[in-house]
Amino acid sequence: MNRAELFAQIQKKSSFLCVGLDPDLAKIPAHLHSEPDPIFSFCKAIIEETADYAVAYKPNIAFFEAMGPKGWETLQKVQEFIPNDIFTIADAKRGDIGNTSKLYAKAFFEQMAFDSVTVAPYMGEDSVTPFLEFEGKWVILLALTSNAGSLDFQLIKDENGKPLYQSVLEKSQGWGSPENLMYVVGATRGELIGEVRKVVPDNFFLVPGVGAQGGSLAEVAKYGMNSSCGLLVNSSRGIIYASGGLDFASAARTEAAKLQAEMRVLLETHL
Ligand SMILES: O=C(O)c1cc(=O)[nH]c(=O)n1[C@@H]1O[C@H](COP(=O)(O)O)[C@@H](O)[C@H]1O
Repeated sequence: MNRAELFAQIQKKSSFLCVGLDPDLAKIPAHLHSEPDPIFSFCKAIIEETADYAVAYKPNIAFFEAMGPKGWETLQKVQEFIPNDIFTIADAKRGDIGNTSKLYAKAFFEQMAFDSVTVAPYMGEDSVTPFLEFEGKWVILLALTSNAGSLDFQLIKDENGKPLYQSVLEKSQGWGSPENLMYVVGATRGELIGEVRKVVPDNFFLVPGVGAQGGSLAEVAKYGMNSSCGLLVNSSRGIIYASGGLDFASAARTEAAKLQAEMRVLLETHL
């Protein structure tokens, strides 16, 4: 899916919601455990109930990998079940020497037909560009993450007072374009989202951290929205575990609808 198509979906649905699929066997409702593939049944029901409100789905690969070989099959089934007009993100946080990155890219873009993959910038240009060589596919590069540990490195300043995350943004601008490069910017970062936006005015941000991590959707829109929206805001646990009972899917729908209603207002206000 290209940038214009993504923005068209955002406008059509009045939503920039990404539903995070982080399915944990220990947390999914008990009645699903007798299904042949409980994780697939769980994700399928969540997708069916939230697709009206979501413009993206982000399966977090860890939750599938943890299931062993069967987890990979489940991941592929989930990717194939997501409707074609919804953007897909393989949240794998990959990145390695060039020939290895190329094979990671093949795994997610060719073996599975994901639109994008999350990539760590730490190993530099030759670890990222192999992902960008796939026509029509996207890299979502970690820039300013939502977790406490982001303070350990990302905010360290160089001799000119420039934080490391800003160097990542500036340097990576030469590797891709707003047509194939997005950035992860945590919802918990408040005003700093505005600093990121100043450096990269046109790129989309994937913004995790609303819901369970407490980030504010209004702040994210205030500091991060651009004229093409430029935001995919993710919520995982806040949606998929809204209820642990028989009504888990309809409860997920309710939570997704709530976020979408807020997003509609924010789009009307800022665009
Ligand atoms: O790349 C990510 O998606 C990511 C980056 C980041 O800075 N923080 C972050 O929470 N994530 C992911 O986003 C999801 C957040 O989940 P919830 O906190 O349950 O909404 C998880 O899958 C995380 O792995």
